[in-house]
Amino acid sequence: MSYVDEVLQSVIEKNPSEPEFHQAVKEVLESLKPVIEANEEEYKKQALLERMVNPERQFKFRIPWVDDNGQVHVNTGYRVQFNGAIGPYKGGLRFHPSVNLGIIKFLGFEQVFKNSLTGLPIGGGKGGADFDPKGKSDREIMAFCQSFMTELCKYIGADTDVPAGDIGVGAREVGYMFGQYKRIRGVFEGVLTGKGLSYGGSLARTEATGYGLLYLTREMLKINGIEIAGKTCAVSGSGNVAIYAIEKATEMGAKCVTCSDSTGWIYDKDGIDLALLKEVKEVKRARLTEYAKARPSAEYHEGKGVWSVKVDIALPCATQNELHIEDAKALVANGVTAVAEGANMPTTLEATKYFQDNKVLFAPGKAANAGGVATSALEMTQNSERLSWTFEEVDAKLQGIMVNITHAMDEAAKRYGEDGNYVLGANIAGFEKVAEAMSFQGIV
Ligand SMILES: NC(=O)C1=CN([C@@H]2O[C@H](COP(=O)(O)OP(=O)(O)OC[C@H]3O[C@@H](n4cnc5c(N)ncnc54)[C@H](O)[C@@H]3O)[C@@H](O)[C@H]2O)C=CC1
Ligand SMILES: O=C(O)CCC(=O)C(=O)O
Repeated sequence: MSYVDEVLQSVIEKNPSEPEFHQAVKEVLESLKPVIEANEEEYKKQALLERMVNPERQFKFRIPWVDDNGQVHVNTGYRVQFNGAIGPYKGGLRFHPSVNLGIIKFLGFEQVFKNSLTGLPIGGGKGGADFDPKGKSDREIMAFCQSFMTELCKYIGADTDVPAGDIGVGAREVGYMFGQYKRIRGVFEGVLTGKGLSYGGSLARTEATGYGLLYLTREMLKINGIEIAGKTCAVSGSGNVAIYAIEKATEMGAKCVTCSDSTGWIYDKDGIDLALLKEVKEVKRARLTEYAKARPSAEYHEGKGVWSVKVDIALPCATQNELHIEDAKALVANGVTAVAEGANMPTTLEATKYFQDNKVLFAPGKAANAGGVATSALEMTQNSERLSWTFEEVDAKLQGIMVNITHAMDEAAKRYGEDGNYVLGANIAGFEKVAEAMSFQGIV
């Protein structure tokens, strides 16, 4: 059995009931085979892969909180500090009922390679809780965030571990958590990113993941001789990533005709009306049925279906494993040219392979959605300097980072004789820096 297969098997045996973590490790390790085989003896002696697939540490804790009726609830919180070889742990917090240790580990593992790809000094971590923010009052959200941070504050700090948002965690939640950290620890420091602008947040962080996705998509298309202007896009999700992906795609001259939430999806033949979508999702925190009611050109459908629409570009921006083999077949049959992942691991392994076999340009999430964490790292830099940059400065740096990532994954794929295989290219480019840093730092 090869070294990669041995490690993969041990991950499955030692981490039972964590299918998403197995999937993420399998995708990365299998595509790293050419690099591992070229250095097998050395890596094996150093147990490099075993160290990479085992988080440096993980915390699991109780979160008691009181609802508006005086009822006490208990949720479970997590923070996984996966790999700190190239910088302080960095990665978001997810509040969603589906959260468990395996989900946080898959996200933390992906984050290690993503953060490396940004070229900035950030290690990989992730956290969250099985708390459902839907339908909660502002006071309940505050109570939960304060209780969560009361425990989390023991393990994080501006130079050790810097969380941010993810699904269910936006500016409101980051604000409540920052306030509680400051109150308990007594320090005003850049311990979280995605902060409000009045207390150390960075301009363009809100837009960064969606904008970054489009900067990378445009560059990937350009490398392959294709223009983004005039193309039609299907977008899934209607949260932070989806909204700003639609905004930037529209600005680039493409037309986004779909979006979705956890209960249904919209097809809008005239292109998504962004002002209306922001009003429904960012201000009212309402369902997409509200969008359809206010927009005559839009159709609302229950369930899933955005991938059945004929488009040139697919941008999955909701959650993991939301694009399956049947969806990939439908997209290919409809002539899709490119798929770029705004969400983390939205495409199943089988669907990814189908796209690659059918010559669809496929940009994996760890490259395509790295703009969010990259801009978080820029927020950390501004906090260290105690200065704030303009929107234009941050956005220009974000564009530069996404263009560099596109070329790094393209170049690594070519170097290993797999031109156009951006999954392999992104994994190898992300791995090389972390592996080198780990080797230099001895057995830790
Ligand atoms: N916010 C950020 O900066 C970054 C987010 N991501 C990833 O992007 C994806 C979306 O995150 P955000 O937009 O920040 O979250 P969000 O909470 O703002 O929005 C999430 C969206 O996905 C939908 N969704 C969530 N769970 C779902 C489910 N089980 N089935 C169907 N739809 C579901 C929600 O309805 C919502 O439209 C996630 O995979 C996240 O990990 C990746 C990089 C950075
Ligand atoms: O901005 C950050 O630190 C985290 C972003 C994130 O959670 C992600 O890249 O998946």
